[in-house]
Amino acid sequence: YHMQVSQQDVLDVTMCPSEHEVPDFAKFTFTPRKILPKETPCFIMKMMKDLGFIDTFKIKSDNLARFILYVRKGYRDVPYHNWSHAFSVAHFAYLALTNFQLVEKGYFTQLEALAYFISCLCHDIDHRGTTNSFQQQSNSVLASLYSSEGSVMERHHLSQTICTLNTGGCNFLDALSKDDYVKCLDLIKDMILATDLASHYKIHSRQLAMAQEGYNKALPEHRYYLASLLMTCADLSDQTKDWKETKKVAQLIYAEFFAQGDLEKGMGRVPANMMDREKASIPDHQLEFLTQCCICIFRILATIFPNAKILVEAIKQNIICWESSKRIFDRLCIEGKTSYEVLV
Ligand SMILES: Cc1nc2ccc(C(=O)N[C@]34C[C@H]5C[C@H](C[C@H](C5)C3)C4)cc2n2c(-c3ccccc3Cl)nnc12
Ligand SMILES: [Mg+2]
Ligand SMILES: [Zn+2]
Repeated sequence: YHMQVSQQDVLDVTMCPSEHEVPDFAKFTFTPRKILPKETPCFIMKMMKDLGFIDTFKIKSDNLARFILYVRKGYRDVPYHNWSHAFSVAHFAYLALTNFQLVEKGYFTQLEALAYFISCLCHDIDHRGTTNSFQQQSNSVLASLYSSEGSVMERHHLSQTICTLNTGGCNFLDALSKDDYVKCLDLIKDMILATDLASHYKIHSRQLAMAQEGYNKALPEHRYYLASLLMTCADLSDQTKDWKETKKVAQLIYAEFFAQGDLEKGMGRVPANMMDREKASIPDHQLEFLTQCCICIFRILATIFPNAKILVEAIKQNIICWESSKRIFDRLCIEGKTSYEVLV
């Protein structure tokens, strides 16, 4: 990391103005993407203060400020997997910790809560806007480093997180005991690796069984499944917001998918339909994703935390909106009136 973060930038973040209370900031209906990018570092500090991390772990604010600024620099300017995605995922972690009272009710220890919040903030550092399978296909450096273990991008995000912690003046965890520090990095590893959606599919049925049997805090595997579930929920939390937000986010995701598809065509490969701007039907693909994947995950969450039901309802609303947008799209296509981009 030769990229420098100036002392003034650090000072600005440590001296965050006593934030004007943003109404509804701690509600599930709040859309974190409305926070101005330049204010996001201060809001990360605020959330960590609210969550009690600063006091519990004796975190020095200039180290934390420097860490946050380096993490923000670590994200690239790609359509979706950028700093505002990281900020929105960390905001969901804050909502889950406060609204589900994860620590107060014994689901998480304070250390697990800290690891959860930090993992959400860092889970996509240095994302290039391309998928794990694209790393293999393009024989990227990351594939040569990590493809033997799988979850290529996630292993890179984890490595970048640890590198940032080891950057001078960034280790805000240095007041932790040796045991807690090692435990925290272990938790961050499990949590960031859990954001590989392919890994989620492998454990989904066990997470469902866990919720149906009844969550048991004493079981290590239940604690692992819950932490993984909460990571996936945070990563997909844009889908629990209002339609305007969900549609806007879908456009960003498909901007990345289609750019990858263009790259794959340029490499003489045939991209998956969802990556091919000529073949993809965004409403159909999103209906499949929301009904087969997204809503199932949040239904499991809602069996463990009843007040997560409003998140399931929000996804149902978005499914209805995608169905009506599909009907309009189909009718316009029949009339030969539009290419898909126009509609979305
Ligand atoms: C709205 C929305 N739609 C999404 C539609 C599809 C996929 C997606 O990766 N599908 C899969 C489908 C199978 C099995 C694995 C590996 C590949 C083959 C590709 C997953 C992700 C989607 N996604 C994400 C998201 C979450 C985590 C990482 C990356 C992303 Cl982009 N966040 N929001 C959304
Ligand atoms: Mg990711
Ligand atoms: Zn993500």
